[in-house]
Amino acid sequence: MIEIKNIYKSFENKDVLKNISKVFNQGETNLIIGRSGSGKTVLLKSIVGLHEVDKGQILYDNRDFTSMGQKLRKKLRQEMGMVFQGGALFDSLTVEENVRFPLDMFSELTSLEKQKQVDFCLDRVNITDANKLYPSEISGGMQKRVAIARSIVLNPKYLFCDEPNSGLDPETSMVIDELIHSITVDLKITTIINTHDMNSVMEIGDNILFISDGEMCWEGNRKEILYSENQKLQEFVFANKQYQRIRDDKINQ
Ligand SMILES: Nc1ncnc2c1ncn2[C@@H]1O[C@H](COP(=O)(O)OP(=O)(O)OP(=O)(O)O)[C@@H](O)[C@H]1O
Repeated sequence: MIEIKNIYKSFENKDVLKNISKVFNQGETNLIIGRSGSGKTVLLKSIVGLHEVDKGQILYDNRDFTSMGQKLRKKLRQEMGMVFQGGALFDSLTVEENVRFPLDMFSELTSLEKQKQVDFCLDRVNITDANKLYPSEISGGMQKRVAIARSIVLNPKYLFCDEPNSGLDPETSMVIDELIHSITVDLKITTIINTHDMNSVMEIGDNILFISDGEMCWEGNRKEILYSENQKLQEFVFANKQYQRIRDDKINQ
């Protein structure tokens, strides 16, 4: 479980995050949603410590990340997996070398144990027969799956994904969403995903935080989102007419 309490963050004179509080649950896909520029990436980067917050607290299973020294933070970072935009695979490494990379950096496992863990993670994301290929030789969807395999290779307690579906077609996006969701449930991870993809919201939104202009505007789950009376949320959700129709159909049933 990750808890953020009264988070503030500004750059120069621009207040980007204003008093955000939220509990992100273990074993659930927690989504941060909002329009482009609303502060989602800054919030995610603040939670993982890539930005220092100006005020507020970030607690990882009650461990206060905000007041932690660098040594403890470094240790805690090893419990985090990250899938950032673009996948960020190393072009010069093969698929299996990419997945093994965090193990080479941070684990004391033998080479046989590493190979077993790499094979387990690639199998978990349904990648077979591509171990020796380079990222340029596989599709965008496969690259995403390799990035996910790499993000779970150290058995993280926490998983962060920034727009995991960017650049993917709707069908592949759904595969990636389902994959992240099932990994989250099976491995009991606390997963936080940034997205502005309403399809993802409706498929895997267990616990949703909607931010608007850096402020916390609404929280709930995918069942509640279509029926919320919150006006800013409605403008965001029903920008896609398909969801207006789904709601109207359900109301008229
Ligand atoms: N390092 C920075 N320095 C100054 N301003 C920044 C910095 N990073 C982000 N911002 C500003 O913070 C605001 C929120 O940006 P952020 O990237 O978090 O939005 P977002 O909701 O993730 O958008 P998108 O969905 O387009 O990725 C924007 O106005 C952006 O210009």
